[in-house]
Amino acid sequence: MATDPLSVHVDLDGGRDYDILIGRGLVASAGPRIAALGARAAGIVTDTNVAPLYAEALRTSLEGAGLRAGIVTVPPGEASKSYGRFAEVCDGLLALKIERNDVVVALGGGVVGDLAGFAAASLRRGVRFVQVPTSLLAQVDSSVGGKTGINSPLGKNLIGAFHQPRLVLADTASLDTLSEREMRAGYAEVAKYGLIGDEAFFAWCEAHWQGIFSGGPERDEAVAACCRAKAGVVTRDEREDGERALLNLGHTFGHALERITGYDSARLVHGEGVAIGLALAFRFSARLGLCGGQDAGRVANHLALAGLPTRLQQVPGGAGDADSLLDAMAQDKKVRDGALTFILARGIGQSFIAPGIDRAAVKAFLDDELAAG
Ligand SMILES: NC(=O)c1ccc[n+]([C@@H]2O[C@H](COP(=O)([O-])OP(=O)(O)OC[C@H]3O[C@@H](n4cnc5c(N)ncnc54)[C@H](O)[C@@H]3O)[C@@H](O)[C@H]2O)c1
Ligand SMILES: O=C(O)C(=O)C[C@@H](O)[C@H](O)[C@H](O)COP(=O)(O)O
Ligand SMILES: [Zn+2]
Repeated sequence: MATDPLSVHVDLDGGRDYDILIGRGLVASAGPRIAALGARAAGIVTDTNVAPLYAEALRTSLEGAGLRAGIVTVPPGEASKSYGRFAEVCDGLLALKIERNDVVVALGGGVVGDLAGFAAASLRRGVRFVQVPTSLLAQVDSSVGGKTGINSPLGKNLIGAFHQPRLVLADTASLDTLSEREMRAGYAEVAKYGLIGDEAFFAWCEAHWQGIFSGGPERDEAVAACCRAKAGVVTRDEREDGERALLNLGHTFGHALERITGYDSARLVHGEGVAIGLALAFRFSARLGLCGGQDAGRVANHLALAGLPTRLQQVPGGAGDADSLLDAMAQDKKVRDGALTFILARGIGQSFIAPGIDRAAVKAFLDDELAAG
């Protein structure tokens, strides 16, 4: 049943501020909201899992609001964030004659959002885009904040642009068709928001995570809480000159694992890499004497209870050795003057940016983690 959506505002300069609407039924009612942006045509970018579920409803709604609408489809999974698929999406949108004043609509998870957003940033040197996220991960994180891009064989998200959406429509009913595995993966980013700066939210997650999974009122509340947290960070530090790097908690390790597993979603998806990365970031913090071992244990226990991996040994096909993980981390966008930057923690909800981390200390930690049973 559709109810009035929750609304979160992202405050940005230059008339680039936008709303995130969160609620059930937003795909079917997207047309008038997108038409209000003033476009005449919409290029919907989606994947072959999401297309049969939601693309026609979205197209019908757009056409009902007077927009010409076409669909460009890519295969599902992380491998679609590639140079080849990027070219296909750009050419598909050009074939639809999407003009400068039109709009690209990303309908799907974070893969589609990052890929379509980068295509929108590049097409005719920039057209507007709207995010219609349909995975938990995309609703709580990737649809907000304007990071768009693709992967290189050399590293995760290394090619991209900052390009903010004009509107985000998070239809939480669409999560009813999401697989358990992808729900869990998205939940890693939900927990991340508590771990970064809000212990009370992490404790709320510990008490309410099952309601998020089952589609209770906790789901919309969690999406809104994460979007509010991210909107605040993005408003204060849009281009990651400082504070925004905190949103990378768990990602230095996680992105390295995604590269090592060849962006193969059958082996590891982003949220699973983040879950292992969160657990590693807290165990590394404990090893450095920054936080207590009980905090690291509490983080790993909760993620494991929600069905997420927390150890390198849980990567199907293996996580490689410490040197290959360090090589992958060397491409991290937070590297400065060749030195690694990690997001570490003094406790739950007390994360901080730690530049200049010694490679030997990371190697010793990874060697021990890989050797642990
Ligand atoms: N730009 C950012 O700020 C940001 C933030 C976090 C993550 N990301 C990126 O997001 C990507 C991960 O996103 P994801 O976890 O959504 O992965 P995804 O886009 O691959 O979606 C997960 C899977 O669920 C399917 N799916 C999506 N919605 C569905 C629905 N409603 N019903 C049934 N199936 C559905 C998809 O087809 C896919 O197979 C990664 O590439 C990551 O780097 C970007
Ligand atoms: O929005 C951000 O900033 C984030 O770091 C959110 C992350 O969850 C996300 O995975 C992001 O794509 C990582 O960014 P990157 O700059 O490390 O590629
Ligand atoms: Zn992420």
